[in-house]
Amino acid sequence: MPPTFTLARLRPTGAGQWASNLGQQKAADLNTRPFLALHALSSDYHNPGKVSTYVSLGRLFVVSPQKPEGLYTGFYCVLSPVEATDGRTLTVYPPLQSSGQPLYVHTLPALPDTRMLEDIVPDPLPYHLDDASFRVFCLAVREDMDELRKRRSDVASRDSGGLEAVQKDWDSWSQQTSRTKARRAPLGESIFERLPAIGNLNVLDPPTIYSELRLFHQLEADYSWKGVRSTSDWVLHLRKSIMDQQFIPDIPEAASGAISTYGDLPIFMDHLRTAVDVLFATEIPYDGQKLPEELVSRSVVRWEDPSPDFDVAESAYICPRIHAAEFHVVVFDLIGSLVDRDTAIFKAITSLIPTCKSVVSRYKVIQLFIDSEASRTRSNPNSLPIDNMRYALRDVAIRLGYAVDDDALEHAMQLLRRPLLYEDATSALETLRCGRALLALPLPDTLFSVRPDLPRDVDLLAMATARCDLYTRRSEVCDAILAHIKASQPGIDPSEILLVTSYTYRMLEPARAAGFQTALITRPDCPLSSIRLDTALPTYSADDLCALCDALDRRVEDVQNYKEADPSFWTPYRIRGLWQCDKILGEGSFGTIYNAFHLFTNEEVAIKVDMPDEELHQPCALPYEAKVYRVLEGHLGILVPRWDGEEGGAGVMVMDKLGPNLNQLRLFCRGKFSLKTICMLALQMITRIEFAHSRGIVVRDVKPENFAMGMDDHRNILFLLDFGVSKLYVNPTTGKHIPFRDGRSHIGTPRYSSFNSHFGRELSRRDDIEALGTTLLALLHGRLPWQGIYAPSIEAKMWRMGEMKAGYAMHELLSRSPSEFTWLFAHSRSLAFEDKPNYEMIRGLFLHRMRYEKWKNDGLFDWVDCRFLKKGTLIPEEYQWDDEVALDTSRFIPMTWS
Ligand SMILES: Nc1ncnc2c1ncn2[C@@H]1O[C@H](COP(=O)(O)OP(=O)(O)OP(=O)(O)O)[C@@H](O)[C@H]1O
Repeated sequence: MPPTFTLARLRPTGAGQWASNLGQQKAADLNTRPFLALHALSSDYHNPGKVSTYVSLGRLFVVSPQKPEGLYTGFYCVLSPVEATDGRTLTVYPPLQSSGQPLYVHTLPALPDTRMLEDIVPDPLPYHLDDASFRVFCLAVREDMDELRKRRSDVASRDSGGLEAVQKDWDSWSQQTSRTKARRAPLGESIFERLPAIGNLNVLDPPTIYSELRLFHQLEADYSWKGVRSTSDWVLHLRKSIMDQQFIPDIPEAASGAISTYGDLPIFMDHLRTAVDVLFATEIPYDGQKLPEELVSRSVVRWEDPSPDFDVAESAYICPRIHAAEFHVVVFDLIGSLVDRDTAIFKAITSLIPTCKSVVSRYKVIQLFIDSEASRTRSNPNSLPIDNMRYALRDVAIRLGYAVDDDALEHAMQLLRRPLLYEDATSALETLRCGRALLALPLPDTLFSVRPDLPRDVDLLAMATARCDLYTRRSEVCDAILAHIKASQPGIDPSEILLVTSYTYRMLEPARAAGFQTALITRPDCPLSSIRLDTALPTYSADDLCALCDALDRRVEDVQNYKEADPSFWTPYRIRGLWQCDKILGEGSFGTIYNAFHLFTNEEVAIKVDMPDEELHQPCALPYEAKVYRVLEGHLGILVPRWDGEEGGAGVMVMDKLGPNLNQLRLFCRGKFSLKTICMLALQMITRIEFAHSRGIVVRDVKPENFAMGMDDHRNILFLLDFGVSKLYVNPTTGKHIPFRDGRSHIGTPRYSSFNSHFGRELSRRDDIEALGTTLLALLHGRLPWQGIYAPSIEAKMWRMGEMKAGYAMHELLSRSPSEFTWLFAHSRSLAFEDKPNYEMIRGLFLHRMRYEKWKNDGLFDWVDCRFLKKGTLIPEEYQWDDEVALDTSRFIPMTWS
């Protein structure tokens, strides 16, 4: 079959495997230009002259006024309007004109002809090659295929080049994306469509197909990274709240006056003294050298179980539904199903603070109380529940800014201790009681503290375990219920017991595991029952007790379908029986950070879980990190861990949830921040670092990923996180600076760390300042010169990067950066090991630039206001095509195409 010329165009639909639907949305709006191509079947160019034995759609060979580039350089034939005489020139009839420019048929890469639009039968264009030219072309394709194979085998599999053998894990260590990874979702296969021959051939004017491909590649690169969805959600939420509330961003003044460092080195006093002493006495897990094995086994952190066994929901078991007449006992999980404790809490608090109704929502007030009560119970396991309730009332009042007197508190306690029944409770009890035993299960620990007015025949169950708090293995509660019932009805089967509850996590899971029938009451206005956890499906589910009675009267035959609808237990960890992890927020070398929510209050938190690595003999860094946090407590922009400890054999730290980190926001802003944003960020970053230094801590891992924006009221506050490799630079016993040492191994992240770190020098405050400068440069330029360089070993690479940071590469980088950076680096490099940096001067540099440019420190970062971003953000409406994407073409052409 003779080859034909045809028109085709890139077709966005189905092309991208973008992780984000934002990318899909943008791609769908993309109007791509048609291009001219030569269509040939592979059988034609593999065996010209022979009849094809299989049907193939063939390949499209691009015709373009530009020659192929990169890996494909030289892979073309010249299209000549006149008869060809030499090597790779093809003759086309009738002659093809393109504004007087020569045209090239690219022999490689060849694009798949997918004919995506089925209703369009592509008409070939009236042009064709003569037989001799076609033979030349086929030969050229085969030659170029061989050449390509050779070139590929010559190209190292690393982006950074180089052919020598490298150490294991070199690529991952160097944070390179491997080629295979980068090409995992190639643009190819189904992204071209052939068009009917209606277009005119002006399509051959540049920009060509390759420009379009670059745009596609850009789209894929921009929208495929992990976290794009959550970052854009965070940004959109932030912008909405700014619009809704006429929110005037509140950036804390950069003045350092509040931070007192008592001269050069901090002096530790009062409560700080204890925290610092504890930290000083703790072995630093990563201090520039591997811990000796005996120290690890002596254990900075003990872990008995190498595969941590966190508390997870019990495995699913569905009881076949049985008819109401077959229940002999109904057990009410009192609070939430029969008794309205929420209203009692709200009444108690409004009796203390009458005006709180207008200040905070009912939901928030109840949440505050429950959270405070739970944390009091948690932190004082031996305290009386009634005291915890009293303290929780006081906590809420203080949190809302009120002082309470003892009389008012006692009155509020009375209200709290006598909650009323829900409106539907009386009639439901009437229906359910006929001939059945009714039992009520108090909220754990509240048996003697909360005494609702229950009907006489409802038996309040006193649990055998004195305490039935959050940490009690919940199956024990069901064992206790069964034992209690069996005392009066020895032959009862668990399936004849119906447990009615509002809490999926607290009662549903253990009740199902125990074989009880279960009913979940999801009262729409009850905060606790609004927690939706897909870990356990109830046998019955109803909005209130009346609806439950109706459901019980209808026998459900279709048990099988019901079973199939049951998802298996997917939920990962549950920490301290209180925080349920649901998804991963981030992963680092020292742990995984999970998104989790508080099972009582639904409040979101972040949980860092650090599994000890037995094989590498690496201890958990988390207990150490938690101690650093204690030393740093009390500063805006530094998290306070809510709980830390060991659970299931792993180190765990529960902390407030933050928004995206600066690297995620940089990607959201399409690679770079504007200088205005850099200045605003720099002011906060230097203040955080100064604070850490003022508490005797040198951070040692300053990088974009370790700064994250806060949530809600703290959405403009930049937080410094990750103190796993931080270190006290002051010896609290002597009050002296730690001594200089040489020959240390590298600490921190090579891309951002100071040049001292590359040469094995002990790090001090000056190195944090230098790493801050490098971090800001990375955020400003999007890339640093030493990213992706090649060296045969990690040591060689470290050395090479150090040289670049100390030499020309840094010099060149600074020459194309604002002068503030030259000053910053000049200052950090002029500091001696023990010197205190001049934070005020560094802040002054960025403040001065802002004043000069007439920018306000108004919190309008690039992600809020993209006016200063040339390429816009990843929000589809703000996305601007990047005309400067001028990278090597071959990087954009997936290998699968040829
Ligand atoms: N409290 C938090 N809220 C939201 N996200 C967080 C929180 N803490 C950490 N993260 C996310 O998880 C990522 C990794 O966290 P972190 O730096 O603490 O882990 P790590 O194991 O110490 O990492 P590294 O390899 O940098 O040492 C952070 O960059 C951040 O995006």
